[in-house]
Amino acid sequence: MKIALLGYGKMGRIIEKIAISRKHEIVLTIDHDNLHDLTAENLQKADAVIEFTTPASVLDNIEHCFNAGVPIVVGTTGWYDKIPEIKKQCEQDGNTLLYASNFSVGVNIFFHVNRLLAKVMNKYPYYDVQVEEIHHTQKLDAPSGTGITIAEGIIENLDSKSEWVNVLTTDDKNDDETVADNQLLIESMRIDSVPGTHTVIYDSEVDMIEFKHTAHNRNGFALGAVLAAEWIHDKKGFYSVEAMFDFNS
Ligand SMILES: NC(=O)C1=CN([C@@H]2O[C@H](COP(=O)(O)OP(=O)(O)OC[C@H]3O[C@@H](n4cnc5c(N)ncnc54)[C@H](OP(=O)(O)O)[C@@H]3O)[C@@H](O)[C@H]2O)C=CC1
Ligand SMILES: O=C(O)C1=N[C@H](C(=O)O)C[C@H](O)C1
Repeated sequence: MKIALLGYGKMGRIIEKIAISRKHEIVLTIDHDNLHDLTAENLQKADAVIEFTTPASVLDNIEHCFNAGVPIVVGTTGWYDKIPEIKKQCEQDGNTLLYASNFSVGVNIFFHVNRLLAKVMNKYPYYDVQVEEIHHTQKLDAPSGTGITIAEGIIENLDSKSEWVNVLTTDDKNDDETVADNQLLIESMRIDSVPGTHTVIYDSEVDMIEFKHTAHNRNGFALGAVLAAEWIHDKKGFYSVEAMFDFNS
C-alpha cells in the first residue's frame, strides 16, 4: 500500500518504520518545513493518509484529504468537539476517515473492559470514580484523548456520572476546583517523557479498585495506526477505531 504521512514528529517517525516493515511504501511526508508539498496531486499518490500533527492543524489536514478524495486515519487528539461536523461531511460527501484517541490494542481492550466495569459498578454506589492520565511535558492537549474516551465509556454506563471535568494538576489555578457528584474528574499530569499512562480509580471508605494501562513506548500506537490504514483504505464513511477492533462480535 502507498501511504502519506502528515506529521513527522515522535509518532510520524515510528509509523514510517512500522509501515515499511509491513511492506508499505511512504510516498509523501509532510511536516512544518514542507507544507507547500501538501497538494491534492501529491496526496492522490497515496492509498491512505496517516495524520499525527497538532490540534491546531488537524482540521485543515482533514479538509485537504477530503478535497483530494483520499482516506485519512487521524491520530491527532484535541479536536473532538468537531466530530459531529466531520462525520456529517463524510456522510454527505462520501469522504473516508477513521480516528482513534488511542490506536494501541492494549488500550482498546482497556476501553472495552472499562465499559463493562462501569456497568458492574452501578450496583455498588458507595464507590466514587475518577480517571487519571499522565503524559510527557510536550503534550499540547489536556485531558488526553484517551482520558476522554475512558470518561465517556464510564458516563455511558454508570448512572451516577453525567459529564466529565478536567484538572491539570500542574496548573495552579485549577487546584481548588470542586467536583459535583454527577461529574467525573479526569486528573491530568505532565511528567518528564511518560508515553501515556491511564488509570480508572473506584474508591470507597474500605478499599480501592485501580484499573491501569501503561504504555512502555509508542510502538503500539504506531502499529495500530498502520493497521487502521490497511483496514480503511478501501472503505467509505466515518469510523472510530472501535469498528476495526469490534470486541462485541
Ligand atoms: N491516537 C493515538 O494513538 C495517539 C495520538 N497521539 C497524538 O498525535 C499527535 C502527534 O503526536 P506526536 O507525534 O507525539 O507529536 P510531535 O509534536 O512529536 O509531532 C507532531 C509533528 O507535526 C508537525 N506539524 C505541525 N503542524 C503541521 C502541519 N500543519 N502539517 C504537518 N505537520 C505538522 C510538527 O512540526 P513542528 O514540531 O515543527 O511544529 C511535528 O513534527 C498529538 O495530538 C498526540 O496527542 C500521539 C500518540 C498516540
Ligand atoms: O500525546 C501523546 O503522546 C498521546 N496522545 C494520545 C492521547 O491524547 O490520548 C494517546 C497516547 O496516550 C499518547
